[in-house]
Amino acid sequence: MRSKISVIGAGNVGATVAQFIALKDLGDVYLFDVVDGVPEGKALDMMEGTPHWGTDLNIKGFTTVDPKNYENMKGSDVIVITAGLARKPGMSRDDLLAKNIAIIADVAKNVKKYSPESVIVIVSNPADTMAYAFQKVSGIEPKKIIGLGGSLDSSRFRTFLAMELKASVQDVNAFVIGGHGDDMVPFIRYSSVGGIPITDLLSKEKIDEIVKRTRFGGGEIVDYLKTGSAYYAPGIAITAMVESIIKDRRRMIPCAAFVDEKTSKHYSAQGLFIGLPILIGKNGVERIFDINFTAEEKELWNKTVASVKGNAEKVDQFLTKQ
Ligand SMILES: NC(=O)C1=CN([C@@H]2O[C@H](COP(=O)(O)OP(=O)(O)OC[C@H]3O[C@@H](n4cnc5c(N)ncnc54)[C@H](O)[C@@H]3O)[C@@H](O)[C@H]2O)C=CC1
Ligand SMILES: O=C([O-])CC(=O)C(=O)O
Repeated sequence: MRSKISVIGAGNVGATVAQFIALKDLGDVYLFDVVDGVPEGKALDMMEGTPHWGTDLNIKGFTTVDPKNYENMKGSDVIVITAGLARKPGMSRDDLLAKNIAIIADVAKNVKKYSPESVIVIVSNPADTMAYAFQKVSGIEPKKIIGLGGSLDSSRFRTFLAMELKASVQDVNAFVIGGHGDDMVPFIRYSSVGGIPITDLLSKEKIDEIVKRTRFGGGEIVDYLKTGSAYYAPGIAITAMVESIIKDRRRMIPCAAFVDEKTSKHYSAQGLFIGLPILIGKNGVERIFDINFTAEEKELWNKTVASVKGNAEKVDQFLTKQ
């Protein structure tokens, strides 16, 4: 049987993910958006390209002006949530929190109602915080919820390292953990090119420059585009996560996962969703790897945890007022 992937929000990121899923023939795509006509039109437009793509999948669009249309997400293997506002120059991702939380709460109620068994990928920003809010409102098992961050941030980190070394990006192994914000932690000590540590290949100044560029990689694109934020790299970063879920590949893709009591013994972030080195498979988060931090890494880690925790407290306040 074909897999079913629902994408909520048919804007730049949602439509790009839908295309990439179709190109990779991962399953049928169901697009949802609150704007009448947009999901239907984009889905039909993509569907009409399938003869050239060589795929027999179905791509369907539904407006959620009538929330009953959310019923069409029933039985989804994966639901990707991209609904919400994107930032503009001068804004941080956290500036989106107040507006996007209301949207995520609404989507969460509908997912709970129609497809609570699905694995959920949260993209709307700030993504760690929206994953936290989504879990609180939907009550869905936390390990089935994964927030985008590290998949994209690591992709940017690897790209910048490859560009600097003029090496194939295929041979660059590097990842980013922590919150998907300015305090994210590109993990230098485990970054290598064909197994050679980057600290043997690049000066400290150069590495610091690349780390900084990675941290502000989203903002760099916002400053270029001016009208919104990145969607091609996010689109493929999400598609890699969806593929690992659908095909149960158990790829190590760092992303925001729930920190339970046991995981918190290592990561000191109990109850939060934050970027960790995780294996992604058919059940969502299949495993979390522990990293033994040095004192310097621990300091960076504590800083990103504090930012994510501050945002989670804002979600708690919002939800108590509901
Ligand atoms: N976590 C990450 O790494 C990334 C997160 N993002 C975030 O993803 C979100 C979407 O970004 P874009 O697609 O570029 O924005 P966009 O503005 O192009 O699309 C957002 C879509 O959401 C729809 N929408 C708004 N409220 C809705 C609701 N209640 N129900 C259904 N649909 C609704 C809008 O009509 C619009 O079509 C933003 O919050 C952005 O910050 C974007 C890139 C990467
Ligand atoms: O920068 C943004 O607002 C969108 C995003 O999360 C990214 O591209 O990393």
